Amino acid sequence: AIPLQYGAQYSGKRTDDAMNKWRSNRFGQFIHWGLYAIPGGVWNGKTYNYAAEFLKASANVPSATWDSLMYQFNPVKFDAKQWAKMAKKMGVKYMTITTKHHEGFCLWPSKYTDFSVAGSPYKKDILKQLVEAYNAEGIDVNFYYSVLDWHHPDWRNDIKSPQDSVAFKRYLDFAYNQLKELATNYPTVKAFWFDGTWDNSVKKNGKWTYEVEKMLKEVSPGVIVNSRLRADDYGKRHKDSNGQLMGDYESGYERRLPDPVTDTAVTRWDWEACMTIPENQWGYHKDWTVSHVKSPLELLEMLVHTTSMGGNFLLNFGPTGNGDFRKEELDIATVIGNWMGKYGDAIWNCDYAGMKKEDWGYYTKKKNSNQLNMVVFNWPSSGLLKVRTPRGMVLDKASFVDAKGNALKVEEIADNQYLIQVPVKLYTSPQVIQVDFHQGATNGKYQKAKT
Ligand SMILES: C[C@@H]1N[C@@H](C(=O)NCc2ccccc2)[C@H](O)[C@@H]1O
Repeated sequence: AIPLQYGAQYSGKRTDDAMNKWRSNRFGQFIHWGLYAIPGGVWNGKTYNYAAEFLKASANVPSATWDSLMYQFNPVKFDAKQWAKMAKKMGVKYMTITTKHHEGFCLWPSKYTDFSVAGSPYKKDILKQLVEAYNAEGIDVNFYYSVLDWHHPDWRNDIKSPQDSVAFKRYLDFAYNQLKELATNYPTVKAFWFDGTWDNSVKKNGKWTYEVEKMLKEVSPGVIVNSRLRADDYGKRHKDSNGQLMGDYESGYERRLPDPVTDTAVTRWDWEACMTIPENQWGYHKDWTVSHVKSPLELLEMLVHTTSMGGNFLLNFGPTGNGDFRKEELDIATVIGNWMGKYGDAIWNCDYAGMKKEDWGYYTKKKNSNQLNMVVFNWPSSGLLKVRTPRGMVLDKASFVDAKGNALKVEEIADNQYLIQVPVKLYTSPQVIQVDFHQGATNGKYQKAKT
């Protein structure tokens, strides 16, 4: 192995209470909110199709002009308790909020900059209200922080001169202080979600990324840090020069998911996928007709797919500049919430079942149980659900989660191969079948026939 000072600090999954809770949460609400929500992808009457939180770049807006949006930030409809109630109904167990996105505007009154809510007509601390309201609903809150900062004069994309080094050192001190401020002033925050760390300037400062992780864990013991923060001694990101994952979970899945057949390696570490409802909009965009908008069932399948591979699914919402949510997002929250209300037990505290992917859908397995969940998206016209079990796993009985009394026929047709008989019907949402199993030798009629 290559000797590293700023590489991975440990290997394998964390098994402490804080990480077990993070893992059991499974479903989270991402919220992107900032000055970009005011123009919403439209500048001087022109609609820009690229991600709305990049409008400053897409529309080539001069910094002074963009930053003056601060004087328009006054979300009169913002009601943290209402947001938290909606999230609770949707079935999320955690929420990740952008404390500062690439534009550099801070949703809390940071003492290290004037470019924050404190300088806006709104004045109040948005993070404080959200942390209190969501925690009151039993939902954990995590902080997103963009290291990339278009506003701060000392930000550099790369270090090309001694002057760059001096300036960027000032910037890294600023960011370090803000992060210490966040971890200190909002002690119930469970995790830090770093973004904007792809530039050479950050890759050349692996030591700083190591020191940030160390500081956060000293200030807030048990706090969780994503791999995207980290660069090692040689600028390698996410995984260090020895291939070891840095941080506490892998956060490379942005608007994409690992393949359930070819990417099962991800089940060996903790990971999270974050997902937009439109093709690529994180901040509020006025015009969602510019791309495909995912339906509730498309997003629900992604949640189940992610859980089935031992990952967390972070679904993004982009509130308007006024502090309310668009109808499409409210509808999605309702539909997914209805399903989670009935079948959330197949998601929360569930993990990878260690079984081969089948065409009908996904398996999840409740932690420390002999309960296997089959979440069926593609209902078989044959009325038969194929199940292949690992050696030594014997299926005992199966029933619809919402009809536990009616046992379904489970037939063992070969070694570790079963068919579960189900009615042939058209369903309008994924069905959940619960299967009880035990570890032992297969003893079906196939075995008897063989002996
Ligand atoms: C979680 C998302 N990450 C931010 C982002 O910039 N992602 C993609 C991207 C990365 C590098 C250059 C341009 C765009 C998006 O704005 C969201 O915050």
